[in-house]
Amino acid sequence: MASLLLSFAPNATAMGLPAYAPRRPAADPVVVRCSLSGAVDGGGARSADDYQATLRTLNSKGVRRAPRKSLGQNYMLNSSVNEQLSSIAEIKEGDIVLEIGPGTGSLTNVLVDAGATVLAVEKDPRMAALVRDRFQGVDRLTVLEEDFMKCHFHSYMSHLLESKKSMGTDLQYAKVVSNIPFNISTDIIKRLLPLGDIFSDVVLLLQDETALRLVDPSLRTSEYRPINIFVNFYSGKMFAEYAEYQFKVERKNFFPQPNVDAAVVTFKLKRTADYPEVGTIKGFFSMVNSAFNAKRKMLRKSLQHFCTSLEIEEALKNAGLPVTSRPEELSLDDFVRLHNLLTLR
Ligand SMILES: C[S@@+](CC[C@H](N)C(=O)[O-])C[C@H]1O[C@@H](n2cnc3c(N)ncnc32)[C@H](O)[C@@H]1O
Repeated sequence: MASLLLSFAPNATAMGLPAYAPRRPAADPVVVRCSLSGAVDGGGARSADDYQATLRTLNSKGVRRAPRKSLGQNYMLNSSVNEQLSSIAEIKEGDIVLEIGPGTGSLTNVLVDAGATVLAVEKDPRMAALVRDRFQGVDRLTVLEEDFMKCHFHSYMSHLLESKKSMGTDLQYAKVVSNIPFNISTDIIKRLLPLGDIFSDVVLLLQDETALRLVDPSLRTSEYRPINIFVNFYSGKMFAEYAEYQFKVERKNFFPQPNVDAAVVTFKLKRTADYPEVGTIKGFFSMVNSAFNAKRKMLRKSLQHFCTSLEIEEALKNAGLPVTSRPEELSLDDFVRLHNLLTLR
């Protein structure tokens, strides 16, 4: 596989990717299937970016540049994983979807096919050009060539939602469906989860280890970290987990093959009104981070720059917690109670 390098001509058809073809052309009852090698045949159910076709195309396109490791470029070779991402997010006609890192556009293809309006944010200019070229003439797709971490997508999504509402639809929220670069997945999650004002669901393909760490790690384990408090603060649904591990995706499904497996995780975002009540969110997370910075220390020591040991012990007692508590022993609710007792004195 190492010798299988991808030529990134900034042109989809030059790379052998199919131009976008709708699943069911309105005027033509014959279903058209495009493979990644560019061949088009009748009789298939839909345009598919499948494993063999992808490998054939990548092999046949010669070697120019390798996918960029720094951009986490591991492309999905299995179209059924893309289908599952879309179906877990329940993407349907009229939905608005944010996709981070469309790459070759294989997931984009499934989302557009499902009838969604898609905003795709791609940092690599070659891949952005490729996706634009592939979906030429598809007015339900906009490709922003930007770094997602710096991109002002919020106003764009709000605008899309407003225009859907003005057309009389009852769509309230957009969704995020993405196969994201593993190296910045925590930063992406931190950026997305507080956006319950525009997103209802976030469905991500993540490194398996990250997925397992995010989804409900037990108290008193080394896996329990501030990101878990963060996930629980901003996402969750009544009577279910905050984040749900859906299924594992083995490394062999990607090109180039990473050294790790992946997994699909879903987050249901809370509305602002459903966040736990704290003095300020910034102050709350500042306390949580301080507590975990000295994970082995008892809170009465690690939080001393907020107040005295005696005051912390008093607050712990009033919160119904042992005075000897360490951060990994506290749930989100425990942290909220402790924070409010310390700050709302
Ligand atoms: C794991 S690949 C996934 C590609 C495609 N979605 C797929 O499933 O095959 C990650 C994609 O994210 C892009 N990317 C990496 N960092 C990014 C960033 N900061 N902002 C936007 N896109 C980024 C990469 O160029 C690449 O296309």
